[in-house]
Amino acid sequence: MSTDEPTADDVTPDEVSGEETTVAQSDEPVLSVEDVKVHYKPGGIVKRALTDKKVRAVDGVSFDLYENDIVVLVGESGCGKTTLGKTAVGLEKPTEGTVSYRGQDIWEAKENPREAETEFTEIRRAMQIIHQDPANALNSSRRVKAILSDPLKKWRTELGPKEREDTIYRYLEYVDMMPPEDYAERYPHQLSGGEKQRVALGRALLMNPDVILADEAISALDVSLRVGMMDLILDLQETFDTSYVFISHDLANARYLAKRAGGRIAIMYLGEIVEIGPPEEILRNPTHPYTKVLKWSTPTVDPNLARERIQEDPPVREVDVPDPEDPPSGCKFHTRCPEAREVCTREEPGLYDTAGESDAACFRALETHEYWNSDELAGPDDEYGAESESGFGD
Ligand SMILES: Nc1ncnc2c1ncn2[C@@H]1O[C@H](COP(=O)(O)OP(=O)(O)OP(=O)(O)O)[C@@H](O)[C@H]1O
Repeated sequence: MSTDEPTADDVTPDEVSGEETTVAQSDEPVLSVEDVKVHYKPGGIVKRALTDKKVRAVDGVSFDLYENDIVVLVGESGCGKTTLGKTAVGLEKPTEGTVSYRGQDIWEAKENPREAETEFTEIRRAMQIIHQDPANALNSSRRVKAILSDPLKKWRTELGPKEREDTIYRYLEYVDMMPPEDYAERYPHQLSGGEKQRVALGRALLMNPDVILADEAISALDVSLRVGMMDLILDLQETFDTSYVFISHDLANARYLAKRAGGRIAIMYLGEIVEIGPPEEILRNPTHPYTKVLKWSTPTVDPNLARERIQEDPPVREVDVPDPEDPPSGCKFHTRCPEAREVCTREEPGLYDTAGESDAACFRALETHEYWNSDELAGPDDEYGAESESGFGD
């Protein structure tokens, strides 16, 4: 593993490159996600027609995003990060709940334009997305100049050809593509993966967005390039006053981003946010047992810690992730949770204030709750736990 790559426990605040940016956040959120659910019918056309089952990709999520804010969504594959991100920026319609941009319900704006205070096209411009694989997002048959001209022709109609060209060069400079005149003439296949991703970032910024959804925007890059790309995103966040919903499966990178931007990490499990808070709180003092599992599984460069971890069992009762079409009752994490008690099998926790600075969906955050008098679960093979031969039970 490259030492360039941040890990969960080796990056102290002082080691984070550049100064921590404590950005003054406004009181009014730019984006409000309120009790959002996105449920899909699973499978192909035939299965969809025949089944009543639903994949609960996002299942009751709320969070606010402020000016210059970053929320990094972290969780295992399939936990709903992309679906939540796309729903938050208006690319996916929620099955239930609302998503508002500066107080305007996005789907009301689309479906009832006469009633809307903010036009849907304006909301679309204000919310941009950078994908994991920029190669798919950039038209391979067009030069960088043409790719970057499109948003300007659509949104900056007052610009003539010369001003447009100057603007493109300026944005290429912003994303460190120098000399811009050279890069502007290239086709995507003449760019490295990192350069393609920077063109994608430049194109998103050309729209002067308020919010950028960055969906695993650095995971396809070489490990040695990831920190540079994160630094560039953070530097430009200050320049352009942009807020980010960042999606990552990597807690260490999430920490790096959220720490520098004064943002938050939101841990997702089976369609829900199970813990949300400042990165140091999430990493140093996690409350939710699932956050502890993610922290445990994040690589470390500390050889002693790495050796200890090899000898330890993971802090779960059961390794398999439940089927999102048939999630467990009560707390969805109870089948894997080493702290689960009987009440967790039947009652669903809300997001509670913890003793620290995070909110966590765990009864253990509450000093007084039935949980503390509830029977402990014996192990993964008992009547409450899922059947398992994993051997990770107690
Ligand atoms: N259009 C769809 N139709 C049916 N099911 C879907 C659809 N999109 C996503 N899902 C399901 O919803 C769940 C959440 O998917 P999502 O892609 O949001 O997760 P993720 O955390 O982003 O995963 P990854 O890290 O692998 O991208 C998964 O079970 C997925 O199979």
